[in-house]
Amino acid sequence: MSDPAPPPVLLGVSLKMYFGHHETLNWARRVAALADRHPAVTSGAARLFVLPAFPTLVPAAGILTPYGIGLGAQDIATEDTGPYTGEVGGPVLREIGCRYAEVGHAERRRMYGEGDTVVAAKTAAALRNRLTPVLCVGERDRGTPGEAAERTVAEAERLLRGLEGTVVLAYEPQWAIGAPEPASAEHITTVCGALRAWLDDQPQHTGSSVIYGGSAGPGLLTRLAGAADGLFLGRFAHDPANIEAVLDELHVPAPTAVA
Ligand SMILES: O=C[C@H](O)COP(=O)(O)O
Repeated sequence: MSDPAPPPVLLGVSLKMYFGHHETLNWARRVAALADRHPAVTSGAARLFVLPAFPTLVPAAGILTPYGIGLGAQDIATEDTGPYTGEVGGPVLREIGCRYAEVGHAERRRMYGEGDTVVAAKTAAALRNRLTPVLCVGERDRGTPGEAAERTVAEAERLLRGLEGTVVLAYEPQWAIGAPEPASAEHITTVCGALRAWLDDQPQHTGSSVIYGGSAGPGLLTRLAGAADGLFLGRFAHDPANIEAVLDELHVPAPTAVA
């Protein structure tokens, strides 16, 4: 019997607040066309998800989801409905086609004062609304891979305590976000390996993945050699040619020869 196909490599993109409205939709059309023709996507070797800004979610859903690209929000309210001016709740996100909600990004922690209590509540809100949380974890300052692994596993444990459901753990060392280069392959391998080992002992989070973000771009998947379940791309996905280059790195099964 042949081995079962490995799970797809997960490639997420957060557009943060970089693009205008039409710019986002034009970019989304190019990414949809890429997904439609690239063998890594059409063969199921890779799965894409995109997190655009809130106002573009509805039109982006129409462009991306027909091509199997998952849609998600960059944030989610802790509450589902009610007097929470400016917030967007999980039920609405789910209703408009989101399947993911990002929580705990370092920028929200640093600039908007979100701490562990809020991040854990947002993670719970996502799970409650059948959205997969893209839960960002990672150390603030550069240190040894071993220290980073210990700290990051403890963070994931703390944020997910008492929760149940499939999550995407996005390992983003804060010092590598917006940097010229990602963390080293050794660093990423150590931390993602520790997160993976921890998750493997958590049956309540079965089906979860560990992806790496922080100046990720072409070449990194190859250097990681399977140490992460995928990448969380930022700036380097602004040019769809870079997404294509990342997809090109994935092994695509050769088509069966016709006798
Ligand atoms: O959400 C994505 C990450 O923060 C990485 O962004 P970056 O690749 O621009 O550093």
